[in-house]
Amino acid sequence: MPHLNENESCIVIAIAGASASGKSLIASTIYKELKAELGQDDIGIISEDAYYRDQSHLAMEERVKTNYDHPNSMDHALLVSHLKALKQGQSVEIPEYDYAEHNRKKTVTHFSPKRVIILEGILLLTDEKIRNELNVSIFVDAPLDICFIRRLQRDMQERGRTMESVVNQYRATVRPMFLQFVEPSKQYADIIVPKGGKNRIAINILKAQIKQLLKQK
Ligand SMILES: Nc1ncnc2c1ncn2[C@@H]1O[C@H](COP(=O)(O)OP(=O)(O)O)[C@@H](O)[C@H]1O
Ligand SMILES: Nc1ccn([C@@H]2O[C@H](COP(=O)(O)O)[C@@H](O)[C@H]2O)c(=O)n1
Repeated sequence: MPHLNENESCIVIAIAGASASGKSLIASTIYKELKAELGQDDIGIISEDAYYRDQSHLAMEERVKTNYDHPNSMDHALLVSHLKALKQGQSVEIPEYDYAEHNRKKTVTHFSPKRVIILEGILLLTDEKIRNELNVSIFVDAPLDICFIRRLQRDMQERGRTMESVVNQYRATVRPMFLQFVEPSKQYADIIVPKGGKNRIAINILKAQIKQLLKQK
């Protein structure tokens, strides 16, 4: 059931930055706090990671070799089509992702139109077609060594990885692709947020900006 009225439109905010820079934490903090004010059905989060390409046709030995930090690993066309559909008041079925399997799950999440959509993901600002759909673009800037330590802990605890695999992947693709694609996309951000996911002042400014945009719509 669409939650947008005919004369309401949707505000899309993208939060980009390095892996483990604090994107999800900022997105979930804004989501929880604004949900209380706007109502549960008026705000939602979409993770770019849900749009990693399906790899069911590949064996596990092949899937581990994929470069998950290159824009080609993402189905950005599907993400753009979902954003356009949501803006037109249509619901979408968002893929669910399994990091341990390096593949999409068989299940999807039903996502209905919202007044505010928060996107978060490393490569969002690298794609002009995604940038064209955004009302506000944010880049979370955190030192790479801090991001690496957080990623090591998170990937071992939550994503079924060994220390060796995290270190090898970081050297082979995560750091080089950050330097080639993610860091240069900072130029497209409206706001650069330092100090990662617990920057209270930045979160307050972002919430105020979202509320201001909602008033103007
Ligand atoms: N400023 C911060 N201080 C301490 N821990 C943080 C901070 N920002 C993020 N984290 C933690 O680092 C980990 C990665 O953050 P997350 O938001 O998931 O990163 P991303 O979505 O950018 O990959 C999480 O465990 C999160 O709680
Ligand atoms: N099968 C996969 C898919 C993605 N990754 C890594 O996830 C990172 C992006 O997610 P964040 O939550 O950290 O922003 C990206 O750097 C990929 O390397 C993976 O390891 N395996």
